[in-house]
Amino acid sequence: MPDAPETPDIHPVPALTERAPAKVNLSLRVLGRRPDGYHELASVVAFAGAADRLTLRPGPDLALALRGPGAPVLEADADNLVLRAARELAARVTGLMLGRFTLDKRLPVAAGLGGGSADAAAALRLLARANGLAPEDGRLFAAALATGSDVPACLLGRSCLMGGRGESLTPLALPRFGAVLVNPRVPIATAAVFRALSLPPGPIRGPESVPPGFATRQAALGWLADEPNDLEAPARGLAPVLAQVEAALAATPGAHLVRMSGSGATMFALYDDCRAAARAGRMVAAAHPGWWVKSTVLG
Ligand SMILES: C[C@@](CO)(OP(=O)(O)O)[C@H](O)COP(=O)(O)OP(=O)(O)OC[C@H]1O[C@@H](n2ccc(N)nc2=O)[C@H](O)[C@@H]1O
Ligand SMILES: Nc1ncnc2c1ncn2[C@@H]1O[C@H](COP(=O)(O)OP(=O)(O)O)[C@@H](O)[C@H]1O
Repeated sequence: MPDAPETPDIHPVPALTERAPAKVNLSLRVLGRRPDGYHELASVVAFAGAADRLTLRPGPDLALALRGPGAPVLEADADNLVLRAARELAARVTGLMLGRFTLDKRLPVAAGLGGGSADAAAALRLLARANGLAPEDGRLFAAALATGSDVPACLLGRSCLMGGRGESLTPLALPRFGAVLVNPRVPIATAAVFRALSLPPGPIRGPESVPPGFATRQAALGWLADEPNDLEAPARGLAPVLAQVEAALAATPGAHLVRMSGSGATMFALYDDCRAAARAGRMVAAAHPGWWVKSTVLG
């Protein structure tokens, strides 16, 4: 049989791909409400192995296509954080080459894992690669912060202490943990949780304790035990199922710390290694087939 004729390559520019890892707030203190309405935070942030995946085929037009298990709950419209981040960078870089993005959406949406922020940061990294911008180019950071408070940390992409509303980032040594992330498939809007906190504008207090950087898992767990997530109480009011999620994670062997990430409703537990996390993840998934359960690595 003769060979099929070759399809001409109508996209000669190679596609670029970036992972967009889930952000986990291991601790989150709210230090006050600022005059601009945002809350001043002090949060130890880590990144998980669990991730969305974003591809860019560089070109003059800006477009987005969605696929993957999370695609049905999202719109590929102008409000999508991938496109917002691209527009923010285009507003700062004359003649920026854009392109067609494809987002493989795997992380739950409105879940406290910063999935949209991770996608936005991945979009900025891809555009930087396509345009030869250095990762430390200040326009990337500015575009990130203009897109959302969590985007600068996602652009940094490594464990850090996050301050301000998300603009102050100090890299932080953190040992590796196994982790299980559990979302009960109850989306929570970040703004609603901050509203439920009902903090009046006023003076910003200083952090009670500044993390020193952690050489061992024991040192990290010791410090984190005294540094909770201040958004957990208001989130529990909005999503009472969090009590069940906490109980399910706490019942798994080897769970060190059970806590909510960001404004929820994803909760996580930390383990000594990935095997313990995988075993725990299987337990929770079997008991709660309707929940999103992911065992992963963190740090
Ligand atoms: C709470 C955190 C913790 O990492 O994560 P998530 O729960 O969203 O993942 C973040 O601060 C969320 O960052 P992000 O989701 O980018 O928030 P933004 O789009 O900037 O703001 C959404 C809304 O949340 C409130 N907001 C956000 C951040 C902040 N420091 N103070 C606030 O008061 C504001 O009401 C704002 O209108
Ligand atoms: N690419 C995206 N992925 C997820 N959410 C997005 C995206 N683009 C826009 N959004 C919107 O951003 C909001 C926050 O989403 P997300 O980042 O998943 O929340 P969280 O930070 O709480 O995990 C949602 O209301 C969602 O509709």
